[in-house]
Amino acid sequence: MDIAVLGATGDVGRQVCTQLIERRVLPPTSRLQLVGRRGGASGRATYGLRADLIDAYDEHAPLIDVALDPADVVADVVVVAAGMTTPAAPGGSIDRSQLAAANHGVVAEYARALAEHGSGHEVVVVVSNPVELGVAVLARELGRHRVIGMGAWLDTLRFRREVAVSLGLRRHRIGGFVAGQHGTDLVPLWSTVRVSGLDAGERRAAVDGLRTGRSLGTFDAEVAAAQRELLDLDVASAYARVDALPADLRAVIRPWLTHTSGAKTATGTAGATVDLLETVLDGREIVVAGQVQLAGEVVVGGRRLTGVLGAPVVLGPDGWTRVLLDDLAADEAERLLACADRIHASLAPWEARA
Ligand SMILES: NC(=O)c1ccc[n+]([C@@H]2O[C@H](COP(=O)([O-])OP(=O)(O)OC[C@H]3O[C@@H](n4cnc5c(N)ncnc54)[C@H](O)[C@@H]3O)[C@@H](O)[C@H]2O)c1
Repeated sequence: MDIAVLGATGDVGRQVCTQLIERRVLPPTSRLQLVGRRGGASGRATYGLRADLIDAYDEHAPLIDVALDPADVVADVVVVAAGMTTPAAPGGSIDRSQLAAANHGVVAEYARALAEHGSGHEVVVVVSNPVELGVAVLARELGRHRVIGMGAWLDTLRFRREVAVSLGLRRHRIGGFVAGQHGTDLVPLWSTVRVSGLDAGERRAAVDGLRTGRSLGTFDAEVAAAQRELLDLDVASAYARVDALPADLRAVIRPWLTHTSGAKTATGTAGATVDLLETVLDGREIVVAGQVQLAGEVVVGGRRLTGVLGAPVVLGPDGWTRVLLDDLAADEAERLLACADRIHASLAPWEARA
């Protein structure tokens, strides 16, 4: 299996390439295609990145080549990590509609090229933000089951880690998923949390202890209040303050602080992306979470969901198959429906465009 990384020289793209090789997800007989933009700074740097990766990993590196034209992208799995991101500085933010305006053209160009020149079987993992827009654009061109956004898996890993920290455990002992929109509009599905070694009663007690009576009805207000408070603190005090927040809020606020600290979240983002790539390449079907284009196959709160939404899905070598959103708690269903509406509204201006 071969992998192409669009935006390979960016912070996330470079980490994806490095981790793919470090974690030996790609054997030496596979091909890693580094995709940059002809004429842009990434055009020259893509050749340099190829040389640097071979320098570092010659013993077990896959075959590495460079493509600078969307028509030349050839791979079984394509990672979309090209495009602009929000400024990585305190208070530095552009809203998602500005990010959409900047990145729609980039994603649409590759979507058209893959539809025209691709094999018809590529699986595409979308990293570029807004993830939901990337999924919508690519799913329309390639078919919805071949396209998955990795934001919900990253949010899921963050949520599991924060739950694990609160329980004094390591992340691998925690199950459970995050749904919704990537970023501050996520939906932590507390009802899906599992803790290895605990039976149902013990788990309920543990989860109730972590939630301390809070419901998701106040989540947005809590996120906004935490962000306001942290902006007034120096970064060390801000991280200390984050540690005192409830686990689900920490899953949102800690990465936000990390991005605005200037460090960005490239390593964690790439780690979650490579998890999904490993799953696709593995050949087995595994439940992950991802942003996918729904077509009415799931009913939440009596409503058939359509449009892009982050959800637990079964992912395999040909893309995602089933969505698993059964038996949500009332506050989860309510927040998920509101979130679906917000995504729908944010994507509406782009629906008519190619
Ligand atoms: N989904 C997530 O969880 C998540 C997390 C972090 C970042 N992101 C998103 O991933 C994207 C990349 O983030 P980053 O921090 O690596 O940004 P970055 O600015 O470091 O890198 C972006 C790269 O894309 C390249 N690029 C731009 N247009 C291109 C084109 N047409 N063809 C090929 N390459 C092109 C740039 O040259 C640059 O190398 C952003 O949209 C960001 O918001 C998503």
